[in-house]
Amino acid sequence: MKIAVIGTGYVGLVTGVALAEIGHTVTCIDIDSDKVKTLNHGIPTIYEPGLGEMMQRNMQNARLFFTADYARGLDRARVVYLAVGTPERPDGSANLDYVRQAARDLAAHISHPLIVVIKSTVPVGTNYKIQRLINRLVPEDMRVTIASNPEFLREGSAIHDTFHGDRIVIGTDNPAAAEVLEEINRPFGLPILHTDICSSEMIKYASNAFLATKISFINEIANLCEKLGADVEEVAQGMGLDHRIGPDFLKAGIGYGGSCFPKDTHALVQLAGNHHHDFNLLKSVIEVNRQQQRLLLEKIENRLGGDLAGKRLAVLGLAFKPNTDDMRESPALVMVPELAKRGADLIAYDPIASGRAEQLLGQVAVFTNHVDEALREADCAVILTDWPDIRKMEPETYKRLMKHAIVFDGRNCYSPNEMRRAGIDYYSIGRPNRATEFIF
Ligand SMILES: NC(=O)C1=CN([C@@H]2O[C@H](COP(=O)(O)OP(=O)(O)OC[C@H]3O[C@@H](n4cnc5c(N)ncnc54)[C@H](O)[C@@H]3O)[C@@H](O)[C@H]2O)C=CC1
Ligand SMILES: O=C(O)[C@H]1O[C@H](OP(=O)(O)OP(=O)(O)OC[C@H]2O[C@@H](n3ccc(=O)[nH]c3=O)[C@H](O)[C@@H]2O)[C@H](O)[C@@H](O)[C@@H]1O
Repeated sequence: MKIAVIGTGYVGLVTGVALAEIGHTVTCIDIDSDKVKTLNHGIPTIYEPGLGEMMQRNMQNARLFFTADYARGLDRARVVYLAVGTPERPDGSANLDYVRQAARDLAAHISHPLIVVIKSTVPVGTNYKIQRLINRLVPEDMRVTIASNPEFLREGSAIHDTFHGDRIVIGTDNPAAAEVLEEINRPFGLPILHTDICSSEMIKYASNAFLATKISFINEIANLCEKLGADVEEVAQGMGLDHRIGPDFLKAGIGYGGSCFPKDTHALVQLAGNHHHDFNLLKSVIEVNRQQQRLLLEKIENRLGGDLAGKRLAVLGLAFKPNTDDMRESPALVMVPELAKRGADLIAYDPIASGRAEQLLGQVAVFTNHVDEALREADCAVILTDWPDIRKMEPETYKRLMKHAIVFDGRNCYSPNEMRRAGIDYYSIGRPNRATEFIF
């Protein structure tokens, strides 16, 4: 089927590539002509494992095209996906300007009736509003049908998630559109859930809010574990064995970041508030997440003192999670300036995101792509992202390279016992630093 995808960011690009891979002919449209130029050279504009090869293969097979020209992109397309950003407004609500603009751009170039699929994460009711917006701008015989098809992929495993996800949700009031979308998605071989439009929009927010809740819950348990001498990793394992709870998203740490959990939890609180519902539970989830960064800073201050002047601190990991170059809402964006404010000389390492991080934090830290360079002669290391190469590092490496082997681990990358045995002064999240018998 001939499909157009508007927006070639993390979601639009992966969606376009995946739809081409299962046999559709896809044209991705983006207003950013530099991005389009890069993509047309076969170079992915984001770091995502497995994306580049799949993209190049489908371009070579003439199933995948990129353009900044709407008329070309929409030519003979039966279905158009909207995958533009919905960032956070200062009041926490979702900014729908990009979605509205893309809808207007689309309306200006429609030459035949289409199914418009909103993949962007949008507040409940937005699909109806966008359908009305487009249909007001086009002649009666060009009216579009709208469908909600939220995206559940995770950055860093986007290709895997697209082909091995748990479900595809299709929300539309139009049975013919539901059938077309079912036909498009059938080759993925994943369970397909058909719902009404509002429920589909809500499934996306509720899912992200629930996952964020799991993380804040385990982080609160971790904070309690530290006080009581329990080990949160063992607690999470024990909880996760109960199939009603499940083992995923129970990894305690410095809190969630990224382009979605923070903005989507805020947007849901706002949406609830607009309808006179005080979403207290979710507000607490957000507050606990904010506190996790404070708590790590407090640990560092308790150990090193509030004045870090003259101390060389190595920050390991800058992206909001491993296997992505995405810095949006990364804990590093708070932690690095806070540590700099306390006078530390900061050298920050990330295997992929150093360049992007430097653009954002270049004033307050020096950046490197080599972990050894960051650790050499450091007084202390602070781990913010659990990249595989950081996880795999031997305790001995810290001991060998650092001036003082003091490590604050915001992602619980290592066994506390092994670190201590190697002579490292090691602080992690939710794992006791003292023998329990001293606590009681
Ligand atoms: N990043 C992620 O992992 C996930 C994101 N989502 C949702 O998907 C949506 C898109 O997110 P990202 O891909 O991260 O955004 P992004 O910011 O990476 O990409 C958006 C793209 O849209 C383009 N664009 C903006 N206005 C346009 C217009 N009028 N016409 C054509 N192109 C236009 C931009 O140039 C940019 O390339 C958001 O609603 C987000 O919440 C959902 C699931 C996962
Ligand atoms: O709407 C979205 O954009 C996406 O948001 C998340 O995906 P993503 O943000 O890419 O990454 P996650 O793996 O969910 O991690 C988010 C944050 O939570 C943190 N996290 C995750 C899991 C965990 O157990 N503990 C934890 O602290 C990660 O370090 C990261 O900072 C969801 O997992 C996706 O299903 C969703 O499509």
